[in-house]
Amino acid sequence: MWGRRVAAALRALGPARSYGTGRRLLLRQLFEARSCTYTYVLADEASRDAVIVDPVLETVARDTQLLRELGLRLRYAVNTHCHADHVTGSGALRAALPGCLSAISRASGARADLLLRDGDRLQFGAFELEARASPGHTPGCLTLVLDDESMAFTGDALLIRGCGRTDFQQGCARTLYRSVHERIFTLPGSCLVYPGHDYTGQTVSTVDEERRFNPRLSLSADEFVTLMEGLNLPRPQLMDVAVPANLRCGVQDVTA
Ligand SMILES: N[C@@H](CCC(=O)N[C@@H](CSS)C(=O)NCC(=O)O)C(=O)O
Repeated sequence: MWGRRVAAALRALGPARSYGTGRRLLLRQLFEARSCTYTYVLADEASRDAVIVDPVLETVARDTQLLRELGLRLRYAVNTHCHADHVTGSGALRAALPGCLSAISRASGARADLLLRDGDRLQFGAFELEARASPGHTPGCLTLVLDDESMAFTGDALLIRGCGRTDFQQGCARTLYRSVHERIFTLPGSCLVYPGHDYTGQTVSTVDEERRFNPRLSLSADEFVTLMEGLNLPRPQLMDVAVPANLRCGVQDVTA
């Protein structure tokens, strides 16, 4: 059963396709208040096929209810990286919703149905999300880019007027700087940036705004590295629970 689903999903990770202009994307930005995490639901309005990005275990019931109410069929529960501050809901969603596959980067070292590489694509109806490697916060970070480059889900690589920390989980400030400049700031200026967290009440930005106003990533690479090495942030409270759980998709009995 799972073998057939994974094989079908892998077939969908093919080359980019061009689609007609009549398609319509449904997007919901959802918030988990304890960890200030954003979860995103994207769906093709016509086929009702959906993807969820960075679900949180505590809000799985909310998210499954929303999916049910909107009549969406969840194809993928994808994590942008192995989170250190909350337990992912991807394993619980996969268990609750037959047909849903969990996904994360191969470079994360975590288990999931699909282990994504740079350039892989997740298809949902008439849309695709491209997985772009954007390491630095962690080695396995992905930015998920919609096929027309109108929006990017940056996880913790790029936050609004900020970025993910680089002081644990093999983080590297110089790598993060390169990722953001080469893999995100090269997107069109109008591309909407949807981050994995926000601690200041903001919801969305654009590539152009972040290129110009991001106080960290508008610095030179050397200035950025110095700044990141001096942040001295407290450890996430749930780190010792979250990282081991997220290496197993957030659940004990994951077989993938
Ligand atoms: N206080 C929170 C953790 C806050 C934190 O460290 N956030 C991370 C992303 S989650 S690992 C981060 O990269 N922050 C960047 C920054 O500049 O703050 C908790 O205890 O969970």
